[in-house]
Amino acid sequence: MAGSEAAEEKFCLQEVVDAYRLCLSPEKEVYLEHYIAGWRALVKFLNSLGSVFGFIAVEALTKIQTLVTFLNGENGSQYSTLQSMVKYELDNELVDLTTRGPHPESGCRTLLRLHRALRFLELFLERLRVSTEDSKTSVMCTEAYNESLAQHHLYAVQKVACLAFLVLPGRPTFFEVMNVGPPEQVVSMLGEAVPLISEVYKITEELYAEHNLHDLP
Ligand SMILES: CCCCCCCCCCCCC/C=C/[C@@H](O)[C@H](COP(=O)(O)O)NC(=O)CCCCCCCCCCCCCCC
Repeated sequence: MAGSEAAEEKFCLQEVVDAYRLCLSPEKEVYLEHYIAGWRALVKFLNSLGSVFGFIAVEALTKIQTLVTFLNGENGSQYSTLQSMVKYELDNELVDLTTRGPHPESGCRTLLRLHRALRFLELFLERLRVSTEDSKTSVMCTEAYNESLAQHHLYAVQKVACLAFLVLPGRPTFFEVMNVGPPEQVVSMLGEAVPLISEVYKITEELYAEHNLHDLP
């Protein structure tokens, strides 16, 4: 039914929390399946913000799709965790390490783009968590972006992103779209979400540092 499909597409912050909670194995490896699920939920959020954010949603979705193709492909079992993906792609020389060549869309470089965006998300959600009623989402978003993703984006992309931030809905709408309940409950759930996201971010950051993958073209 169209109604229930629409309900399925509705964003809920709980979905993000669940995905990142499921992300880590007991050995602190990061499951790609749940990493992707977290991003899928965030894309729903972006879509609910209106068409101005459509280009960002499309970009995130394109990256997600590349990873899904690997995960569902014939070597899918090698992509079950970020750790196994890195090992498999490096061992088999499937990553363009310094310049773009035969493997322009490796799992490692694709995930690196999402990983950088995850840092943005961590910084933004933490600002939102400690914000007050009169805080401006555009300011929180710009600050988080400048501290993270902006450093990896071309000047033109930065300009377009900053223009989009100006038309972000205000804090009350943001809190409503999260579908959690009254503001205190949103704040409390953000308090759950941020440490989970931080931990996944930190483990990925260390994995990429260990293998010298932070500058993949
Ligand atoms: C909170 C509102 C939304 C804020 C969104 C912030 C991110 C803004 C910048 C995105 C620009 C995307 C345009 C393309 C960028 C690409 O150049 C660039 C490099 O790719 P390439 O090396 O393959 O060429 N791509 C990327 O960096 C990937 C970016 C993916 C962006 C995803 C951002 C998602 C943020 C989700 C926020 C959700 C807030 C949730 C609140 C519960």
